[in-house]
Amino acid sequence: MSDAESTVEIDLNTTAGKIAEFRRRQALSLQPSGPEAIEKQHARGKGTARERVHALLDEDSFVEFDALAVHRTSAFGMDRKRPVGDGVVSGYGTVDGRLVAVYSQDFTVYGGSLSQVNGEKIVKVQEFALRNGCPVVGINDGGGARIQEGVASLAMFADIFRNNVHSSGVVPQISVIMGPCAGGAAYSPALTDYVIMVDKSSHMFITGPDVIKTVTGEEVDMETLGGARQHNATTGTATYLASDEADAFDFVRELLDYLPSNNLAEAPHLEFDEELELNEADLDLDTLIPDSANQPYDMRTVIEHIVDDGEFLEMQSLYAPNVLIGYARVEGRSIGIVANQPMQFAGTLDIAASEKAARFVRHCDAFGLPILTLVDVPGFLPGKDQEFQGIIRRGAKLLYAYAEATVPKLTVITRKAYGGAYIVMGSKKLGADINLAWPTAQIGVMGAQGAVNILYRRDLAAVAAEGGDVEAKRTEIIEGYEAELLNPYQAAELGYVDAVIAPSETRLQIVRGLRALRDKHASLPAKKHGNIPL
Ligand SMILES: CC(=O)SCCNC(=O)CCNC(=O)[C@H](O)C(C)(C)COP(=O)(O)OP(=O)(O)OC[C@H]1O[C@@H](n2cnc3c(N)ncnc32)[C@H](O)[C@@H]1OP(=O)(O)O
Repeated sequence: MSDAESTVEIDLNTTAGKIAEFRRRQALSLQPSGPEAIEKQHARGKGTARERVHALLDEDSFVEFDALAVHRTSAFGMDRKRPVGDGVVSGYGTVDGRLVAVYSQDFTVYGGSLSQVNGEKIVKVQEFALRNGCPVVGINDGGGARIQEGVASLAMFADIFRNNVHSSGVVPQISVIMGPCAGGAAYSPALTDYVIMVDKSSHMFITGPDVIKTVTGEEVDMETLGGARQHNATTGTATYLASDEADAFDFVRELLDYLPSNNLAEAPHLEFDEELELNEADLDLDTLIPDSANQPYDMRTVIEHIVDDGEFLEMQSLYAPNVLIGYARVEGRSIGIVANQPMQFAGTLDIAASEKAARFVRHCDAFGLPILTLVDVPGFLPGKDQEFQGIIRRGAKLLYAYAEATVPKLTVITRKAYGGAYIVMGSKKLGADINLAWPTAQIGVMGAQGAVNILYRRDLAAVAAEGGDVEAKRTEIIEGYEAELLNPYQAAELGYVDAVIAPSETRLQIVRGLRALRDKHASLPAKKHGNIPL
């Protein structure tokens, strides 16, 4: 007998009785595990599945699906415990008045594990989102496949993964991790666009500490193995490290505000009166770049001077900080920004940065958001480690992403743009629409030191052989190289930058450029799909 069928004296032959029975079942669905289980969840600093749905959505907007669903398993005496709702709260509601589909795993019911029935509930939400063109937010707090249901549960995961893939690039998919997310279950969030993890209370891993110890002998605790910090800073799986559950939902709501509901819709357009005159703040940029090319500056300052109210919602801020990615608005319209960060590893591109930026570029392209690229990159990170880990194959992802993207692409070179890294960072011939460079730009095959060592090795050796001043000669050649090649003018002469502009003009140029590109239409050759290096 299920919990919903438990004995209550209700006369089902009357309308009043039928309504009372409905109310009884409804009440059970609101608290399927009882107050103790809820207290236990709260004691861990965690909300219940239902509280979380309400915390995410606009007040009173939640409409629930399948509240009365119960599992169908009888193995292991499971038929004696059939909690109403079967461990997931699902349905739809609104965030800032916009439709959002949601599901939230209930850890108090069989550890939030995925059964055939609750898997079907999640699939229903995914399909609702796909049909109605709205984002899906999945709140994960569960032990993965429900062990008692065996392959029936595994098969549901396959359904969910397939839906994740089919929804990718059609509706935004956001995963919020608020507890365990173990084993194959972790692959659903991994297939979604964004993964928000709550510090200390969320964990993701494919094999847990016990299995690792048994198989390899390694000892590792849950937090080190798959805690929120690890996935934000080391693995790059997570997008945002939330300090608590409220912070996680604030981030999700803010993120949704920048995104369209689906690939055919436009992102929300906020009213913003853009001032088309140079202002004091614009002029600050004229003094931002240090005289020495080796001195860093904060690329965030450039971003803040270009976008509305200086607001930049950064994604993956703890991972590969040598490249910045995130959303902002210009004239009230969402854009994606990719920017080298000279404050971190001099802004070089390594594997992590390339993959981080590539996925972001593809996301913006899928959802029609223009991409602004800010370039100050001395090249790809040299080293055996990077080469052995496949920087050729993995760095190529960023090239692929930029070349494939058909949304408006604007690029501003603020300082260094060397070699392959110049090409990859939204260069003209890779398909950018508007390319601008500051007078401080240095566009070339490589920096002066490297170039001089290669081109003038014999000359320098000859000076040394004659007992001359090698360093003075080197400085002289470097200065010549810098004057001739490390500037924006060769690129401007060849049309590879459309204009050299004063830094202070950047905001105005970006505003005008985005206006001009608003109706851009471009398409790629027809194909089933490309084959991005993975
Ligand atoms: C495709 C895939 O998903 S493969 C992955 C399969 N899943 C796993 O390997 C994870 C198995 N579960 C675990 O490792 C742990 O339960 C954790 C890490 C999720 C949670 O650990 P704890 O916080 O200590 O909670 P605990 O282990 O007590 O679990 C809470 C309850 O959920 C139940 N539960 C947890 N995971 C599952 C599961 N996968 N299937 C069925 N019940 C489960 C537990 O039996 C327990 O039930 P009880 O309260 O009736 O005793």
